[in-house]
Amino acid sequence: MWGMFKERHLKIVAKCCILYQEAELYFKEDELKKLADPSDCVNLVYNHIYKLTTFKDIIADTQDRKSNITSDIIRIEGNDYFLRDNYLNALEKYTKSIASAENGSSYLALAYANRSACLFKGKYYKECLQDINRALSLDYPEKLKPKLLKRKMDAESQKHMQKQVRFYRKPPVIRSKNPLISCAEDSIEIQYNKKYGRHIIATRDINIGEVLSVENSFCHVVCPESKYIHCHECLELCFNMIPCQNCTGALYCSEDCRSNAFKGYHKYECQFPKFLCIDPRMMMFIKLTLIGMDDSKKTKAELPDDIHRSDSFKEIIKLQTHDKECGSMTLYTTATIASIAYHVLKENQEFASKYNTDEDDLNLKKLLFKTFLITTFISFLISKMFNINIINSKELGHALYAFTSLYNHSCVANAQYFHHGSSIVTRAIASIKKGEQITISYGLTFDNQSRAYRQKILKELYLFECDCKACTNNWPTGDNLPFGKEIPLSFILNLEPSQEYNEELDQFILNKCKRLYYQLKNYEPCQNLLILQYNIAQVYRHEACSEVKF
Ligand SMILES: C[S@@+](CC[C@H](N)C(=O)[O-])C[C@H]1O[C@@H](n2cnc3c(N)ncnc32)[C@H](O)[C@@H]1O
Repeated sequence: MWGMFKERHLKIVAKCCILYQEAELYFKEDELKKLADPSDCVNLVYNHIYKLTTFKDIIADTQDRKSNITSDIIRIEGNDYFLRDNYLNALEKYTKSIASAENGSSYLALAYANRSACLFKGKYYKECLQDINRALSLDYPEKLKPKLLKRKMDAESQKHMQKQVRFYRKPPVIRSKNPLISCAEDSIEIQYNKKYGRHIIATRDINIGEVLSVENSFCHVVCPESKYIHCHECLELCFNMIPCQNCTGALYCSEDCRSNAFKGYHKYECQFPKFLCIDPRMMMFIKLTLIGMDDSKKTKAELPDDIHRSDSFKEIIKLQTHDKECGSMTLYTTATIASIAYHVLKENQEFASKYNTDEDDLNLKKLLFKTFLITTFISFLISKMFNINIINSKELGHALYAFTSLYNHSCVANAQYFHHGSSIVTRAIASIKKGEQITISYGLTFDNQSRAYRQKILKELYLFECDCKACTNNWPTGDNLPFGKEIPLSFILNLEPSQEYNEELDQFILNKCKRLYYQLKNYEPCQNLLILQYNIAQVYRHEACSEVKF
């Protein structure tokens, strides 16, 4: 669920350690731990680090500015790929070149024109024509125009053979709305107890495959590895994005997305130092803080407290239940990063004039601290779990969900989530009895990891001891499991990921797997039951997004 420890994450921690050493904050560790309010933690660390040269260097190391020279170098790299018929890599380079080119320049025109050649090769004629028109509306060199106009004519004549670019499919609609949870079916409810905190319970028997909740993200960001083919604002796949006019880091699928982003939080994000842009979750926690600051100024209609609303900032903040239990390293890193973000936001004139009271200042420090912990531990990684030969294999983004985050973990989860773009659909992946807790996997499953490993990670990251049936009964892992009752394998082989999407075949497989599941469930734990569940999930994955090849 949470793709935590990446190289970029460790880079951030390393920088924080340097500041920690230089400010001799190890003398203050006990003091830091005793502070009750997160704003006091940020205060303490900020007051010790903001004068350090290292801190000043971090702040001064700003994002790359637009530069025609850089744009030209990247475009030439794209040409190399193009000549080797590697059109997807060429396209990503041309898009990067577009993001780097200065507004209105001939370099921008050249990059659009080169990208139109990739789009033509990929049979994306509509996008190709858009890029040609963009190039022609700019300062495109006269001597190159005849070739571009010829491509325009060819694309016009072939656009009836246009390929569709749509990665995500629409999520299903909720059939029987839950009166107390805005995004859920009425088959579930939220309960609370000391052992599990808030958790989700089935209010009736639920069949395998049933939809439990369909939730839009509260906030999301795109990952660096996907940012040249997925919109920064809506995450949809797009092969001919347009750049932010200020920075080189954000690209959009449409004018609407570009202007919505800028009217929203991108105007601040655009000016962040490099340090805050290393990890997409760093951008997300600041975005979340900005949403929280806006929220604090809104006069809100009194809403009934017992209704869970996915779009409520209050619900997101409630997700961080372990502020006080985190280790000193997490505490210190959080306070340091919050201090850096605090400084950057206070330096931003628009922000500083909007939030200028002492109360705002306190609220800002508190929110930065809390939202960093939330995005680090509770954000969902949106990844594309397909064949590596196709573009869908990269990590796409991170998103926060107020309700879906309430599903607790089990190493034998009875529910699974599927990303339809930034929306998330949770379905039963086993049959669930009335009164049973509904659980998802936090990335650890009994068949893949040993009990000892699962317990260790869950304790370290999520601070609980798992008591699922696999942990309690010490179930064996993958190959050591019995096969269970035999199942016919012929139809399962049809679900190889490289298979073209065939809705009819998928539905046939789904129905057969569901029927077999009920015949096998008394043999749990066994390999054949897992195969059936895997294949059912595979159909829902196909239903969530297509496999676009360039
Ligand atoms: C994303 S939250 C889930 C919702 C949480 N129960 C709440 O009250 O907000 C993750 C936290 O839930 C708790 N949790 C998740 N799965 C659990 C389980 N199987 N047993 C006990 N606690 C669990 C842990 O405290 C964990 O850090």
